[in-house]
Amino acid sequence: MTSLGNSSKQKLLLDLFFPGLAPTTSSLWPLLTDLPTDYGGLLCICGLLLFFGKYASEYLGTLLETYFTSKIEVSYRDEAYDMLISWHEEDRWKSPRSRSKRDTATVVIKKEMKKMLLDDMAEFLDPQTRTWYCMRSLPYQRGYLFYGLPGTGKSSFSLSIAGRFDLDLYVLSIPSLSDRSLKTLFADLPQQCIVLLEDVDAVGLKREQDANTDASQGGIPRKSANKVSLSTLLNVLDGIGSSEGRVLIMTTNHIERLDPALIRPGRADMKVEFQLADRDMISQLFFFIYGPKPSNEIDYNESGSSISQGEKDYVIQNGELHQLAQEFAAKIPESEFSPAEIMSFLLANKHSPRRAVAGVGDWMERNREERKRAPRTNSWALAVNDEFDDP
Ligand SMILES: Nc1ncnc2c1ncn2[C@@H]1O[C@H](COP(=O)(O)OP(=O)(O)OP(=O)(O)O)[C@@H](O)[C@H]1O
Repeated sequence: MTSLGNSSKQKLLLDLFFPGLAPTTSSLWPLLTDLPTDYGGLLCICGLLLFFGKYASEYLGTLLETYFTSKIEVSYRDEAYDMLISWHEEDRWKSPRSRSKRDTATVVIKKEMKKMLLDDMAEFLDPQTRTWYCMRSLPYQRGYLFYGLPGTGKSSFSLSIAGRFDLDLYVLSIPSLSDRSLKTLFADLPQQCIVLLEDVDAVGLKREQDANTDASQGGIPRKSANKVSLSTLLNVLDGIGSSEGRVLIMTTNHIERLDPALIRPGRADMKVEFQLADRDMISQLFFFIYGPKPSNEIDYNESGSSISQGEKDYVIQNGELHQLAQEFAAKIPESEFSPAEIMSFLLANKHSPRRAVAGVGDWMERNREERKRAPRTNSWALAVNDEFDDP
């Protein structure tokens, strides 16, 4: 009698807190009647419920996550140090990757040219300029053509500009695009960004009427069926829907192959030649590699003192650097080697400026020999999806 009374009290309690549970679990109650304590049955039921409930909710959660949700990767970036770069895969932009900004000071080009470019871009991005364009109903866009031999810094400078002006960079490699993918990718561009159009000479640039002539004269490679045509490229560049505030940078190693229509003002407002290294650039590169580090980048060993880089530190502290830079620059003929070539030699000797000066003669000879065997022809930096591998 007592046990029956207890059991019904417990059911009442259960119904109070979990309505409907008592009838559902009624088949279990007879099994729990012999328990030593009055509320043992209730505790057992609740324990079982908690135990199985935990697994059931985890299982349901996984099911929901798998079938009813989608994941997006949110790239984290530190606004002060990082920028976002997007590459494309066929006709869609891959999720942007954050990359540390490259200081424009680390790209060695002629000083006047750098200043002119940076001033022009700063002026274009000034909010007052935007209003000015808007009041005159002009498309608020600016285009640049960077041309020159491989390894002269065209891609690196584009990257550093994007970082300097806090703009995201969208990189398109023309050889890997078709008409369709180019249209789709351009349609998906945001407002205010830099679009880097690499290797524009790979566009099927010659107009239809020129094609036959070129074929007979063994000239420029022909447009193939799945490559970007000039008319499509011009259309996307001028398109009504093209994004406001867009900065377009086109790069090429072969300006002579470009159709004048592509590089007329309005599409390429400034055409800038990136050149092989002259004396000033060579000594700037030398200073860049061997100059003192910015103070926040000093390495410390366990004892807390600055890690010595031996000869390099000695040269800097004793004011020998300037003299070595001049010696180094005097040994290399102007306009024979690209900044990339010189940079890679200096990096191979990064702890020993004296060894660099002593070894540069042999290095030039080896380079000339190599060039005879494989003449410098084409871009090495940005093949399809090849990202900027800066030192
Ligand atoms: N002017 C420069 N100053 C500093 N580094 C440079 C310069 N030019 C090239 N480099 C270095 O050489 C490498 C290749 O440079 P980059 O890709 O910018 O050249 P590019 O002119 O775009 O070549 P390509 O025409 O082959 O695409 C990079 O690692 C870059 O750091």
